[in-house]
Amino acid sequence: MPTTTHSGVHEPPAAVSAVGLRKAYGDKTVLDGIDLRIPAGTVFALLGPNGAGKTTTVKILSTLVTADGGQAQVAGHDIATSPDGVRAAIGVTGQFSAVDGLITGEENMLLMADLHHLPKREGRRVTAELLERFDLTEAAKKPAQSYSGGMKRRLDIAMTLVGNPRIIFLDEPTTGLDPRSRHNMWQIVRELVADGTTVLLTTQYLEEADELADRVAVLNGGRIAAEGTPDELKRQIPGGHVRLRFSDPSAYLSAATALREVTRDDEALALQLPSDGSQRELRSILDWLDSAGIEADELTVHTPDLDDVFFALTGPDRPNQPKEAVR
Ligand SMILES: Nc1ncnc2c1ncn2[C@@H]1O[C@H](COP(=O)(O)OP(=O)(O)OP(=O)(O)O)[C@@H](O)[C@H]1O
Repeated sequence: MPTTTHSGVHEPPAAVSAVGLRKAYGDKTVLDGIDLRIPAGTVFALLGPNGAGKTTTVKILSTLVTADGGQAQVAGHDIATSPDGVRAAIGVTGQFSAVDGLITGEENMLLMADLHHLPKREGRRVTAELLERFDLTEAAKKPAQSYSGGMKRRLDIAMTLVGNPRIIFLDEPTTGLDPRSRHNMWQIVRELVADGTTVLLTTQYLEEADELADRVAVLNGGRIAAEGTPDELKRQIPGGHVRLRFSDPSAYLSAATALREVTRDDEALALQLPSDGSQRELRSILDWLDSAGIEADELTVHTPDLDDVFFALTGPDRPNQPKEAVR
């Protein structure tokens, strides 16, 4: 993919790039031509409703499933011709967790160290260090099935890090976690990226994408409906408005009659005007209210958030929407 910016300066190398990825199960198209470019050392969020194809994308990029069409490189290795190179460079955690519940957290870690052919002493050192880092030292000798959801996810990530991967795929890392565990997981992701790791995460949570991701792709019905930084996405869609609230019904009614292009909320005595929230627009609204002698009791500015983006792009009447995504 081209990597030259307007100024002619080269962008950082892509840790993951994909062009035209396609996948169908039977006559059901799951991925319908996915393009991705994830610069090294960044967090990229694949956001989408149930059944959008997020896990399928991660499985293809991690060589667990083969694509029917398209190409992808991960850490410079082609997923089709060099799957071993890809596997050596990545760590995958998430819905298909590697944690064995019957053995202890420590044993899970040591098993991973064996799989990576670490010498025994080195395996024990790395295990102790990672268990400590993920706050699992106390629980190390207990069977993993006794761990809470948050502890299992932390163990899963710790196991992934035994191989020292430069690229990590996190498939819905915080689904089902309580708010504290979710925030812990976010902190873990931030620390990984601060160390130079590239993270591709899938999520159904807009807040998570907004918190963590440098770039977000909204996947819907097997296609990328939009891609950009969270701020770019928010700017792309309408949803910004100014809300005026009145306590005096007659002031409300005269404002509602005088203002065109407003949405009325007669119960709350509130009017909503489309606005990009810019200083210029706000000033003109205020000037107009003054000149019309209208005084609102409350004025609030709403700028679009990722929720607006998500709903605008993944609604049930969007094209290519699979039935599953409408549940
Ligand atoms: N092995 C398979 N055989 C048949 N259909 C499959 C298979 N794997 C996935 N699918 C279908 O592909 C579609 C996309 O699934 P995928 O798991 O990639 O979605 P997702 O975006 O990760 O959703 P979720 O958020 O629910 O995990 C779904 O309709 C799913 O039923």
